[in-house]
Order: sequence, then structure tokens, then C-alpha cells
Amino acid sequence: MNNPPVITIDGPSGSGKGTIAALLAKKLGWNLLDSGALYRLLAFAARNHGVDLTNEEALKVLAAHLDVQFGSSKDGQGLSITLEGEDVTHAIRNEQIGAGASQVASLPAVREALLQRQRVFLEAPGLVADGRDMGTVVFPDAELKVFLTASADERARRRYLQLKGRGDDVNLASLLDEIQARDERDKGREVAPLKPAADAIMLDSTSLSIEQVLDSILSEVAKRGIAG
Ligand SMILES: Nc1ncnc2c1ncn2[C@@H]1O[C@H](COP(=O)(O)OP(=O)(O)OP(=O)(O)O)[C@@H](O)[C@H]1O
Ligand SMILES: Nc1ccn([C@H]2C[C@H](O)[C@@H](COP(=O)(O)O)O2)c(=O)n1
Repeated sequence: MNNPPVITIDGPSGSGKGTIAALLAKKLGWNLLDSGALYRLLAFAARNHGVDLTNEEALKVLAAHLDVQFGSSKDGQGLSITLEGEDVTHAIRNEQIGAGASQVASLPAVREALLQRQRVFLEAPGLVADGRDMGTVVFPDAELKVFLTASADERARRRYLQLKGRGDDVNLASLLDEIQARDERDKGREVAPLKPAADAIMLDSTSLSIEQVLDSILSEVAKRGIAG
């Protein structure tokens, strides 16, 4: 029997992957995988358990035993995430945890330990998966692969507005530095680096609205006859 269809959305931090993936999954009535959340959860759990972010062996064990539940947020617009019984939906969404996630994600044993956890999200009627290696490694046979980009300045500006809106004390110049450092680490690692799959469509969202990005992907979905 054929597997349910998959749409992958990969790209650098702040390009809008998570926002677009959630809207697309909702529109299609498909399942959603936010793979970055798994790396963030691991960085968060490592901090809670006093595990050093360079200790590959301990992180591999922690990754294999992460006690995590994904659900729908109360507003139905995104995910709610529980780690070891604690609601960490918002606690994992800061730049410090993002940097830690990028660090643990460079370790081959960690990626291997999280691979199967990601593939179990593939259930009928379909899956929208966002991350860095969804189209290249985790779902290489996906029906549609999107590589979503935006300039580093625009991504830093978006992150600034997002964090400011949440009431965080943030600085645009440091956010730009952090985004560029994370880009370098995600692109430069040896295993599953951030790069477009050979058969991905490239979408630069620098001067596109969220609606325009979504429409462009939906027209590709319709063109390929993927959903329904
Ligand atoms: N096309 C767009 N135009 C303007 N703002 C956008 C656009 N796409 C996303 N945003 C906003 O940018 C911010 C970052 O988006 P989002 O979290 O989806 O990025 P991401 O690529 O998933 O980042 P990360 O990989 O770090 O999780 C959000 O506040 C989102 O609303
Ligand atoms: N498929 C993935 C998803 C995420 N990562 C790493 C790299 C990111 O810097 C970090 C956090 O991801 P985000 O939540 O910002 O999308 O996790 C990865 O290597 N592979």
C-alpha cells in the first residue's frame, strides 16, 4: 500500500517554515511535524538534567527516551507540547534554546536517535513536515518539497517583531548575529546539513506576505494534484 502524501518545508531560521507548515496542514486537514521542536526539546531536557550539549553519548540516550506529547493548541492554530508532564510550548521558543538545539543537532548520534520519532508522524491523510532535512533525509520521497528562504535581515526583523510582541527584551543586532551564527552551524555540519533537496522548489519570502507564500504553495499542490 502507498504511504500517505508528504509535503516538506525546509529552510533557515525565521524564513517562516513553522507558520506556513501549520497553516498548510490546517488548510489540507493533514498532520503536522515541527521537527525543530524535537531538537529544541532535547536541548531543553539536557539543560534540565544537567547534560552537557557536547556529550553525544548522553544526549543520544536522552533523545531516545524523551517523554514528549504533541497536541493541538487551545486556539487550534498550532501545537502544544508537553515534556515530562510540563507544558513547554512557549519555554522552548527562545533564541537560547534555538542555539542549543542547533548545537545538539550537529551530533550524528542525536540525529539518528530522532529519525524514527519523526517518521512516525506520517499518517493518513497526509503530513506537512518542517525543518532542515525533511526533504533530503527524513522524507526523501515527499510529493512536494519546498525550500523557503528570506534574507537574514528580514528574518531577524521578523524574529524581533515576534519576540517583542511576546514581551521579550530583544535587540535587533544581536538577533541578526544569532541568526547568522545558526545559519552557519546548520549549513556547515557534516550530517544532514541545511540545503535544498535536488527536487525542491525554491521560494524566497523576503518580500512576500504569509498569505502570498501559502497561496504559492497551494497552487503547486493543486498543479501536482497532491491533496484530495
Ligand atoms: N512571509 C512572511 N512575512 C512576514 N512575516 C512572516 C512571514 N513568514 C513568517 N513570518 C513571521 O516571522 C516569524 C518567524 O516565523 P516562523 O517561526 O514561522 O519561522 P521558522 O522558519 O519556522 O523559524 P525557526 O526555524 O527558527 O522555527 C513569525 O512571527 C511569523 O509570523
Ligand atoms: N529537521 C531539523 C530541524 C531543526 N534542526 C535544528 C537546527 C535549528 O537551528 C534547531 C531549531 O530548529 P527550529 O525550531 O528553529 O526550526 O534545530 C535540525 O537540525 N534539523
